[in-house]
Amino acid sequence: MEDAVNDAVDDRPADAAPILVAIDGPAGSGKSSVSRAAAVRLGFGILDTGAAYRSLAWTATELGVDLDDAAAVAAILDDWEYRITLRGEQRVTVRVPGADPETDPADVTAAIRAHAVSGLVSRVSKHPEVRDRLNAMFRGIVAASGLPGVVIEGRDITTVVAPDAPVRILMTASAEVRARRRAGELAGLSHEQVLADIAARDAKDALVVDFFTPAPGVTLVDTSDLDFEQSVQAVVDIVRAVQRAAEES
Ligand SMILES: Nc1ncnc2c1ncn2[C@@H]1O[C@H](COP(=O)(O)OP(=O)(O)O)[C@@H](O)[C@H]1O
Ligand SMILES: Nc1ccn([C@@H]2O[C@H](COP(=O)(O)OP(=O)(O)O)[C@@H](O)[C@H]2O)c(=O)n1
Repeated sequence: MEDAVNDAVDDRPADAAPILVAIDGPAGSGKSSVSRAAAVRLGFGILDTGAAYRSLAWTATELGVDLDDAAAVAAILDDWEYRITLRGEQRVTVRVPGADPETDPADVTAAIRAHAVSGLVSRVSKHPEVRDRLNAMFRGIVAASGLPGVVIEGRDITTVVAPDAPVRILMTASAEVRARRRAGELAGLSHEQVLADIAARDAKDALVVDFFTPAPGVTLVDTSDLDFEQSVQAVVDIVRAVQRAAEES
């Protein structure tokens, strides 16, 4: 079956636009890790859009820019070079305006996962101009990828970035389960702290984008009672079903 999907992918014209799989969801639902594993299984790339918002928050902090100042944060993007790998191990680099060439571009792969950055990122992602410009960047990255397919994951991918994607999924899990998963990653923080932090971040993010309710045509995947492998399989099964339906029509 896996081979059948990969054969279908291989039969596509070399210059065809990538098949898009759009995945949204709140923190800890499994978006990044499940999307990555599903992408590998499908022979697709993976674009983690949250990494760009995290990198922008990191850059603004480095430059001493007020994160709540929409114009100042958007101005960073005038001269910001952002790179992210879509296959293999994730690596994220940014070229910061006016930075020391010795340390530029900066590898921010680890730094953007710091708890401190998670606490700041909603302040840059709330600005509509910043979102518009990053969304244009995401579409450009996918179009230039040269890959047969790309899984794009974030908060507004199914609704704003790729509303016409053939596969659109909202991945959820209960707040309790999401906090437990995150606490497993963040040593030194209690379950209660992690629960409070992700609830606060989701609440701030949800003021800008609704990622709790599936938009029309979006498939809900609740991973609360699924283990990691079952979650990956759920995504792969949805993609395969859509690919089969497209082949038959
Ligand atoms: N279905 C699942 N069952 C168990 N653990 C999971 C599941 N999905 C994700 N995880 C784990 O939960 C943590 C958070 O997942 P992640 O993909 O970072 O979520 P998100 O990108 O939605 O914030 C990771 O450690 C991941 O391995
Ligand atoms: N498409 C997206 C992706 C992320 N984000 C923002 O970026 C932050 C970090 O996203 P993430 O996907 O890395 O977060 P996790 O869900 O992995 O914790 C979110 O809290 C949002 O503020 C967004 O606004 N829109």
